[in-house]
Amino acid sequence: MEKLTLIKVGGKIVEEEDTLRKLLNDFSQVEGYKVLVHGGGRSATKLAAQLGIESKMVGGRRITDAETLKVVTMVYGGLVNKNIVAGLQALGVNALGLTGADMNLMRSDKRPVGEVDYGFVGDVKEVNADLLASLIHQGIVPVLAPLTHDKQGHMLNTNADTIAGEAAKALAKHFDVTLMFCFEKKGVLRDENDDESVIPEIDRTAFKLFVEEGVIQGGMIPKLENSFQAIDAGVKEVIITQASEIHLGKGTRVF
Ligand SMILES: Nc1ncnc2c1ncn2[C@@H]1O[C@H](COP(=O)(O)OP(=O)(O)O)[C@@H](O)[C@H]1O
Ligand SMILES: CC(=O)N[C@@H](CCC(=O)OP(=O)(O)O)C(=O)O
Repeated sequence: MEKLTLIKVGGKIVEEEDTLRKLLNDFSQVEGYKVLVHGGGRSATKLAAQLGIESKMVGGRRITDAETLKVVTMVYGGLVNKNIVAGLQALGVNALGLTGADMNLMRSDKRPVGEVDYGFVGDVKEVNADLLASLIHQGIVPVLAPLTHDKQGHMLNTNADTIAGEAAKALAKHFDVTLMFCFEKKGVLRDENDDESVIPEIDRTAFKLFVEEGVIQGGMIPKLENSFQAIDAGVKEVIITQASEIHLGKGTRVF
């Protein structure tokens, strides 16, 4: 099978013009088939605050009420996605920005209300990998926003790490997929404040221990859970690394 690199870039990188430009430059140089998935949580929080809407996160997920859903649709599906697409086009990459509603790419169900009511947050149920693969084979580079739809006319907010994991799993039927989560740190760290403490490899057993010890917490937990699910579903390689090091083969390998 042919190789495909799927890169997920998080909110801190996309929020800042310099780091985003550098990432897009590095991404444009990745050889072969590729897909970019972006977050933008920080930009949504900022715009929401400007509009007087308070942001609430539980377990790394945004509580998305009706007003917040409007904000995230504008920010992820509009501003962030189109800035990235324009940036990639300027670098000669034929990028196409998509939410899960476009081409019915990702259908989700609104998360049932349990202990927490997440509001308009979608759990992915179906990914249209065949259509995505056919675009990729035509030389198009999809840029996926963290939004899905319920196919009944509603957009739903979905964590960008989940979008990356689900897209990687679905594309594993068509390609040998390498999934890279890029963020501002050098990888999964033993000590969050020490960039030299990168854990080079991590499996489920080590993950559980690190969570118990409090070494791994917050947004890193869903990132790793998505990584293990991707490996189980046939994704060849999952790497968690610094955005500025996507070419260097550094960071943490998940297996
Ligand atoms: N052991 C760890 N190593 C690195 N980061 C960690 C660790 N434990 C928790 N984190 C936190 O996880 C965050 C990354 O998750 P998140 O904010 O969801 O990423 P993203 O920028 O991709 O959206 C880091 O900014 C860091 O604060
Ligand atoms: C449901 C949910 O939590 N959605 C996320 C989607 C954006 C995201 O994941 O952005 P980062 O990768 O920058 O964190 C949110 O609204 O924050």
